[in-house]
Amino acid sequence: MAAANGPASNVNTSAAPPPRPGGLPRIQTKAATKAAASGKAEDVICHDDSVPTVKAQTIDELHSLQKKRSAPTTPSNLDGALQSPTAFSLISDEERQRLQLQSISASLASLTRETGPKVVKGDPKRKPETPKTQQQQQDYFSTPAINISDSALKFTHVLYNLSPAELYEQAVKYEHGSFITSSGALATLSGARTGRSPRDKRVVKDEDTSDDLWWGKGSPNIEMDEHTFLVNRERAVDYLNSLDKVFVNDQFLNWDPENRIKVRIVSARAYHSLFMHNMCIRPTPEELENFGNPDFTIYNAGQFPCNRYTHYMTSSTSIDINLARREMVILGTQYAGEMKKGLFSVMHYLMPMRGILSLHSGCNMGKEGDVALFFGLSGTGKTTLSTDHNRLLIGDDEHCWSDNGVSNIEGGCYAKCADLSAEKEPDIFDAIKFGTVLENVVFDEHTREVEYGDKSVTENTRAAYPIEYIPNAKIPCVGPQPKNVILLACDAFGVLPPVSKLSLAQTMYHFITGYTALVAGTEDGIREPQATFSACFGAAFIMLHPTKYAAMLAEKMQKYGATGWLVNTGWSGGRYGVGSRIKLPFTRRIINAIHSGSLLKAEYGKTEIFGLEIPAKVDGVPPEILNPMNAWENKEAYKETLMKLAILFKQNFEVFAKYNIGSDCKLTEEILAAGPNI
Ligand SMILES: Nc1ncnc2c1ncn2[C@@H]1O[C@H](COP(=O)(O)OP(=O)(O)OP(=O)(O)O)[C@@H](O)[C@H]1O
Ligand SMILES: O=C([O-])CC(=O)C(=O)O
Ligand SMILES: [Ca+2]
Ligand SMILES: [Mn+2]
Repeated sequence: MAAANGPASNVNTSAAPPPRPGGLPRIQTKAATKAAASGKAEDVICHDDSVPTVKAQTIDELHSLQKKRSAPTTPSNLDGALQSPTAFSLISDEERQRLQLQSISASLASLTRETGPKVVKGDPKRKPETPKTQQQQQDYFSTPAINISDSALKFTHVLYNLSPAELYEQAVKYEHGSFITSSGALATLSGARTGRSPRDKRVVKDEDTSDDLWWGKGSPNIEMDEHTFLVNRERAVDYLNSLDKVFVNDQFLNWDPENRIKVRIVSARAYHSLFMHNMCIRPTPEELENFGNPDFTIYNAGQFPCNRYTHYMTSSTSIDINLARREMVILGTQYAGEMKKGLFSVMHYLMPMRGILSLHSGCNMGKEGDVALFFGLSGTGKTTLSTDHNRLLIGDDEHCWSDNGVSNIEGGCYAKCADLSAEKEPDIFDAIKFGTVLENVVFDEHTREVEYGDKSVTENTRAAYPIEYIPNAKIPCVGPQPKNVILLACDAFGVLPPVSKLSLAQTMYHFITGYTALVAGTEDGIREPQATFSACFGAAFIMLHPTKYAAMLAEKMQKYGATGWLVNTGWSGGRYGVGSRIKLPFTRRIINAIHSGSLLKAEYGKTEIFGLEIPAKVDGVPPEILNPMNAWENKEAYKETLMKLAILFKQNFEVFAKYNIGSDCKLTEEILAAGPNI
């Protein structure tokens, strides 16, 4: 009821009746006016019908009005069915739902039992809506209200391809450390692991893979036997089935329709489901209805560790790939990048078998259709430089190069966020909005404003967003044959030129070498730069011997006449601690000159030791930085550092010296000669 001492004067207009002593004026309704006029006492009831009332009798009914069912997407008429005569489109909605649940149950089946778990769709915490069909009624009434440890008696609740909004609600309600930031992104924590764990990756070695894959020194593929894989698979599946709900994503990889792969991701967290929703290609509702069974399945048990008494386990984390079973198991890490890069490894096996080259590269296209690839190890600028306001973004990290041209493997981008700013990287900054997953960032407790400069949780803070969040994304993410192949290195030694033009042999040499040098840590003052060599700029993800990919790259570059470039996005004027990182606007101008073709026409000189061709002039770039020797004050220190790096290159390449690249011995010899000359 109205408070006796309320600010009555505020509502006291001249038309209103005078205030009653000690209270607000009586609200004048039409009924009251009519009743007052007619003088009938029973009509003088104080009620306000000037606003329409809701069309519901109860609160529950009101809530049921709020949520509208998604419209069915499959045309139910015969015409529609005949247009796409797939098995699925000819069946009823109920039958399709049943097959879908059957497929999910089969995915979650323990291999030691005859049948999969009983699965139902929906959040176990939510009161199900009144069941409509007989099947739904059965499911509804046989769902036990309490959790029973015996999985045979328990239902597994499946949250299937939820929307970002639904996943936000799940994350915020049930996952510690999940918050909505001021720009609308979902900030979350990945737990103890904030990066990938390459030493915990295992690949099943069987009859086929023992011959096909690259094993041994330098290879990322650490072997595991089939039985141990099954032990870990069982552990993950049992864990997932013991939860009161699991998330299931059915999505695609590869925008090339002829080489599209269907993937299913079963995970324990809304964070993981939203991450993959953003990173894989999102099926249309029609494609989802016709999804059927996946080509590859990930079981992500997240925080649940592997058993350290299990053979081959060296920590509580294990990421296991079984190519024959087309499955991957993740135990003991919640870092979502394991799923993304695990699938990338799988593509590095599947695609070359079809003559398609898989690439750890970014890719964009000019308005005239000129495509550039950006290779480089983590943190060298693939995402930053392929996200270019003046060009169409095809993808930032994983691509395929086939005779049809290039295609992105993914449906999203995964950008580094450390020191991100709207000025330097506007498109990435603006992509961090509703739907984007923000990993391990620090934000203001009250305003939820993200502080990208704060690396208290980790240096590897990340944003995962759907590619269409970049305004000039090229959808579908495919393009014609590449014109430029740009190899990025962040050289913390500061001796590589900001840009050099490469011969085909040099491109192959630097591609196989896969160099970058980062600084181990920046917290406690100056540290030594650490040279990293990673074959094909992605040794952690390749499955075959590096020379196989190199041969394919050489063949494609030759066939389509692409030019190779080496771009140093790292230090200039001295090594880390003495010089400084090349300004991003300068690197962008260099890249622009490559795209426009103007750099191809520049005058070139050759550097000592590395024999790199460097331009005398690039528009908008200080000429003194183009030759690193000129940028260093201490020339002796430059020569010493250059020699040091050259020796590291030589040592790294020794293992490849005994391999032939492709069928052409001449190319192999040329490649060997294309390295530093000391
Ligand atoms: N001259 C420069 N060129 C490119 N990037 C630079 C430069 N100077 C600083 N940077 C910073 O370096 C980082 C490059 O990271 P980016 O996300 O592009 O790496 P990436 O190659 O995509 O790695 P990953 O494979 O791990 O995703 C960004 O934070 C960017 O702001
Ligand atoms: O995989 C990751 O976590 C980050 C990444 O893109 C890379 O390392 O190339
Ligand atoms: Ca990236
Ligand atoms: Mn990457």
